[in-house]
Amino acid sequence: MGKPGVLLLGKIDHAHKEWAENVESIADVKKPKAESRAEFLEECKSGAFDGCVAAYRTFSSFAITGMIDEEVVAVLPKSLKYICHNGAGYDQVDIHACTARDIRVSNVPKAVDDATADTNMFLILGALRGFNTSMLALRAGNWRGAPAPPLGHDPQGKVLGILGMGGIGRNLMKKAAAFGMTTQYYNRSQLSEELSGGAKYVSFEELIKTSDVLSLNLPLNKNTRHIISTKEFEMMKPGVVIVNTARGAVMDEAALVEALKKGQVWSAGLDVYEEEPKIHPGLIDNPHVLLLPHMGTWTVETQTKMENWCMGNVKSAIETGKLMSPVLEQKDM
Ligand SMILES: O=CC(=O)O
Repeated sequence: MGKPGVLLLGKIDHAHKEWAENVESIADVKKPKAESRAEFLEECKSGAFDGCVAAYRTFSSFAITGMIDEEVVAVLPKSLKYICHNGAGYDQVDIHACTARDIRVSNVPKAVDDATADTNMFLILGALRGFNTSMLALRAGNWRGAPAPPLGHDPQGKVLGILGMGGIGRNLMKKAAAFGMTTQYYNRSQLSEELSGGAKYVSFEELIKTSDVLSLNLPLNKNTRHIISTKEFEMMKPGVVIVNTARGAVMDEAALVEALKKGQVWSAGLDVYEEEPKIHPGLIDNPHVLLLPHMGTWTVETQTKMENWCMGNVKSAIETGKLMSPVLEQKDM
């Protein structure tokens, strides 16, 4: 019998040696030729990937395949039993559609925590201090700008509200403590004293109403889409700062632009957007907000760790029939 197949959606950029040792040695790796979703669907139907047991996919492979939804799942080879996603957030994969076809999905937790929380802290500091306006003025040859930008705010003594206290949220809490911030959080369930590190567990409403800085660290799914919208902005402390390194669509971007205009929100620091790479013009035109193009895990060390973690899932699936880090929805399967 030949080796089992592995479908590579996207590419390996860093951990080449490990890919050769852990995957190529035990599997026959197949790469799609398709350059669009339509071509990918056709290629699947042609039987080109038959015999593949697992798929390794990257966030960027979305540009070719689009969502791994019912339509894609329906044409994946019958042999395919595992999809290993290289990323923490797996909103590009319809877990329900995968479960219905008995496909198990894994993601990459933990390896992303430090780099994403670092980015999150950078956005908190930059947005609180209002650095973006002066950085733009300097590059335009105007020093701080005229008039000079408003004075910023210190993190010390501010209440940081973390919405979603998973690995990234908890990592952020420790970093924020070093800057003198106190953390309160809302999560689907209250964490143990040890995990929460003494952060106060509050209701969603209290978090929204009483945080000086609100950080969005929850996954995107049908329950969290637009969890922050006009109604929530109206409840917030006037002058709140909002930071998002999770997924753009957990917040209603148009509502944020309005809340910034009205001054309900003092500033924002964003790494993610509703329709990446498109950004709401109301954000682009607002020099006060600090914007990054989804750089949360964009470091050599973290990207390498993530690739290794993801291929660990592929290897484990092939050798033991089990994923190391199955997604939450399939934990008990
Ligand atoms: O956005 C990055 C990730 O989900 O890992």
